[in-house]
Amino acid sequence: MNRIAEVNGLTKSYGKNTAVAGIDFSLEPNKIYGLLGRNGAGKTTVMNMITSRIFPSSGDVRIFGEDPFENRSVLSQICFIKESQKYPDTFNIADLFDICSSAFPNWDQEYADTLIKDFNLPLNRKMKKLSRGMLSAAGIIIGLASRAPLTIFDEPYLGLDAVARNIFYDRLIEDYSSHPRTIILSTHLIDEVSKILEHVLVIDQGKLIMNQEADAIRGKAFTIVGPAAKAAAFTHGREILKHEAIGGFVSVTVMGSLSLEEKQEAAQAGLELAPVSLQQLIIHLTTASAETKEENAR
Ligand SMILES: Nc1ncnc2c1ncn2[C@@H]1O[C@H](COP(=O)(O)OP(=O)(O)OP(=O)(O)O)[C@@H](O)[C@H]1O
Repeated sequence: MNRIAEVNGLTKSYGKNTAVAGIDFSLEPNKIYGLLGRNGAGKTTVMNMITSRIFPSSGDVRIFGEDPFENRSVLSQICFIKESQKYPDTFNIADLFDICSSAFPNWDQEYADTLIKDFNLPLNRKMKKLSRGMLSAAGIIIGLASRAPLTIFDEPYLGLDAVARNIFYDRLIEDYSSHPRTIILSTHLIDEVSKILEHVLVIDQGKLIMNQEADAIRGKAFTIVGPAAKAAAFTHGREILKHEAIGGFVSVTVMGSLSLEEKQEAAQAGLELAPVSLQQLIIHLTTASAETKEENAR
């Protein structure tokens, strides 16, 4: 299969701080990826390196099989929408989309016009007079209407309300179905996007700690609530992500899945089982590794 991106040993250091530490992954055609992780984990640094905005300290990046650096044919196939994208003050939205139509080979102006109506954007207003949410909407429209084979959204919705965010998710899914391409979504709103994602990459403290199909992650962990002794017996030997005691009861989040027999066994022991969402799982995994790092530093 042709890879959209191939990243090997990707590393970026700023002085003594290693922002990205030897990451390997590949991106397949026509898939929606979530690039997730806590603040400062290294997500933007990775996106900046694969789009050739910054140089890696070491490691290798291939996009569409080529080195992306100063490679016009590769870069014209990438659309990178950043949270704090700056636009020339003198531009209005119509000017901006004019530029996009010549910058992106697959640009669809008719589709952009529909999206402009969906997001209620004033075409003639200068960029500097747009609200924070309107600027985000403009970025989202560019990302969608560019139909770039590699489209990256880095926290694209600063200032966007819940209604507008839902419009974004709906349009993204609709347009992706009719025009498949590779999309990376980097966001902290994991619960909101979890249904959209097909593959999840989690970065923690510069390292890739998860690289899996979203379906395989669903059901990867569960929480068990019940009497402490029964819960301890049931979870014995399992990898515990979180343990909370409430009187004689405990809530324990554990990695792994359960067979039907194990579920019945839990019910008979008076234990309640609850699934763990992608967001909860990532919080548990990244918090656990931060705590281990702190303990090791002591
Ligand atoms: N130009 C820079 N100079 C020095 N350090 C930097 C620079 N850019 C990023 N870093 C550091 O690299 C690390 C990773 O930052 P990065 O912006 O990639 O994180 P992130 O996962 O995108 O975070 P957030 O979710 O908060 O946007 C952080 O410790 C950050 O301080």
